[in-house]
Amino acid sequence: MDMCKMDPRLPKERRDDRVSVTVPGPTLMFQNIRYVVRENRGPCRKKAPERDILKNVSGIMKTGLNAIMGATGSGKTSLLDVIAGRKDPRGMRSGQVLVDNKFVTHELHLMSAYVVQDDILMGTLSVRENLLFSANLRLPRQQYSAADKEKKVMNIIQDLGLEDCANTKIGTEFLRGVSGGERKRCSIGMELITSPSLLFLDEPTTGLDSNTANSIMGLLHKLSRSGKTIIFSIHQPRYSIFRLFDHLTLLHKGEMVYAGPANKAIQYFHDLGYECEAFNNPADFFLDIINGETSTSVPTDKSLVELYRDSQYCAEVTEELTQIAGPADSPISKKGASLSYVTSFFYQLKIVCWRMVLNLVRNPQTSYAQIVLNMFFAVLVGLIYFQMPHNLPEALQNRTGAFFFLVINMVFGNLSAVELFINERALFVHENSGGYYRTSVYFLSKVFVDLIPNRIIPILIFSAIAYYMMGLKPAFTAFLCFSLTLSLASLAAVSLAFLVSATVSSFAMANVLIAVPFVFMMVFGGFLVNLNSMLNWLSWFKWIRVNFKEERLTGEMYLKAQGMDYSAWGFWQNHVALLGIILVCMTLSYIQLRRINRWK
Ligand SMILES: Nc1ncnc2c1ncn2[C@@H]1O[C@H](COP(=O)(O)OP(=O)(O)OP(=O)(O)O)[C@@H](O)[C@H]1O
Repeated sequence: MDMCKMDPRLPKERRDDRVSVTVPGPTLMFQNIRYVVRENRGPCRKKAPERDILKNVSGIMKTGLNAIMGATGSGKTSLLDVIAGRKDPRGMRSGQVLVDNKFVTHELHLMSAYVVQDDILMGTLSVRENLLFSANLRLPRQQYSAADKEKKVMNIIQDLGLEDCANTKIGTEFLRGVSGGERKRCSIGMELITSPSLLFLDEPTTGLDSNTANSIMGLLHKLSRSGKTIIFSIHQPRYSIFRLFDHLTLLHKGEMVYAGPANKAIQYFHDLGYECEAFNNPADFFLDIINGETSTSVPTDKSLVELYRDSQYCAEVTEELTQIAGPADSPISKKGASLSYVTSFFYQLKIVCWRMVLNLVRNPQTSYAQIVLNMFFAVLVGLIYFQMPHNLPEALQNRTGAFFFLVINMVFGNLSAVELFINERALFVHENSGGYYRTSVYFLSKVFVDLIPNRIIPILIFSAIAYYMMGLKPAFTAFLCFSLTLSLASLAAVSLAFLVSATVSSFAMANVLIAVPFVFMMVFGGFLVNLNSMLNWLSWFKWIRVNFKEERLTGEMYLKAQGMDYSAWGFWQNHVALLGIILVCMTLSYIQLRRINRWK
């Protein structure tokens, strides 16, 4: 069977260039796109020169399946990202993107959807729950009731053939979930919730076996027939996938080598003297030509890029673009299109908090570990300092030791907080830039859902066990002061960890960065160094210490010797300082979350 002689086996609607669809979808045009990047050479080196990764590319993509192909590094994903408005606009040197003759604004985000290459889904939720999460946040409540959203989710599950795994969890590194193909379908479903007429997909078949890839592309083909313009980058598709394409763009080093009907590409290269051997996959044949592994029988001095520029296909695109798009030097926005949300702040907060609670309940290892760790250390400190004596010198020495132990436990017991914003960073960036929820909603829900079960409850358990085992003041108010002080000390450490977590994207960096303030807290806590003997210019560090004081007679003597103020204000000023640390670090964490780069 000769794969390169394709026409007899093409679907009926593809024998001419038009795509038979019930409703026409949007037409996307891009003109003279020049996109550059600067490679970061590190802080000490000179600013790197700009490198062109897209060089004046133009094209028109209409309803149907529009494939972007090319060798690795040819600029497929970059082109897809630029036309989808996902690439950092600061790299745009020239060009414009229009959808249905209009410049791209935030409305494009509402009518379009982007399926990323690595499926970014909440692994502890089922397929149905993930789809419902998308429906709840991305469909306006005025137009869709809860029942409507459920129905929409059900329809998508049916359309995507996900009925059998609708209630199966997506899966995490610890939990086996749905298959790769089902995961990809679910990712596509998350975007189809808003019924976008323009769908972008970054390498939808990468990592899938050939049958699953086939079925995903069959699904996209079916969708395109209902009036959607589907644009995707793809590596080397098998023939049964290639034959579904309506339009093909071939890129080589950021330049166009071919852009036209997919079923005319063989003929185009045949006319240039390239012969596709029998049984060769056309997609492989094109990549061989681009990579110079197939020679032409028609000698020419021109490169493939120049030959394309001289071709009838390029002339047609240029003519259509000059007629429709107007002058090519329209202003380029450096900001990108702004996002708007279809749901209110409080509704988003409810939905996002609910998902985080579900995630926590289904993935409770960290919470259990935190509680068990706190109980273990509470019993340990309780046993070591069991019913502390009230006479000197044991009373003083034991209290100093006990409080040092408590502070260390509060600070270092919260190291796990550095993972808070790191392990879901990709999910947050994807959903936030996809218009699911505001940054403030994510920040608040993450903080509440982490603080209560993982920080506050374990500390209360810890305080109750340790306090009464150590035999400190029996008055309940004294216990409350003890718990409050420990909680604030712990929250100050946690908020520092949140700040680090929102600032860096790797655990290794987070661990290095968090060690520094924690060591400072330990050293300047007043237990390891006498504040009276400290250098004056260093003494302000005591305000970033995690401090602890106990109002007993022996304690007062000790505090006096240490140069600590043991008046009522002396007691509360430490709490105010801790509250200050918490508020400043939390605010900075939020600012850092907002500053995370959303561009690709
Ligand atoms: N933000 C960036 N910073 C630096 N270089 C970049 C950036 N984005 C893209 N590039 C470079 O641009 C070139 C094209 O990248 P792109 O990801 O578009 O290629 P691709 O054809 O999709 O490749 P692949 O098939 O391997 O994904 C590559 O050399 C890549 O390293």
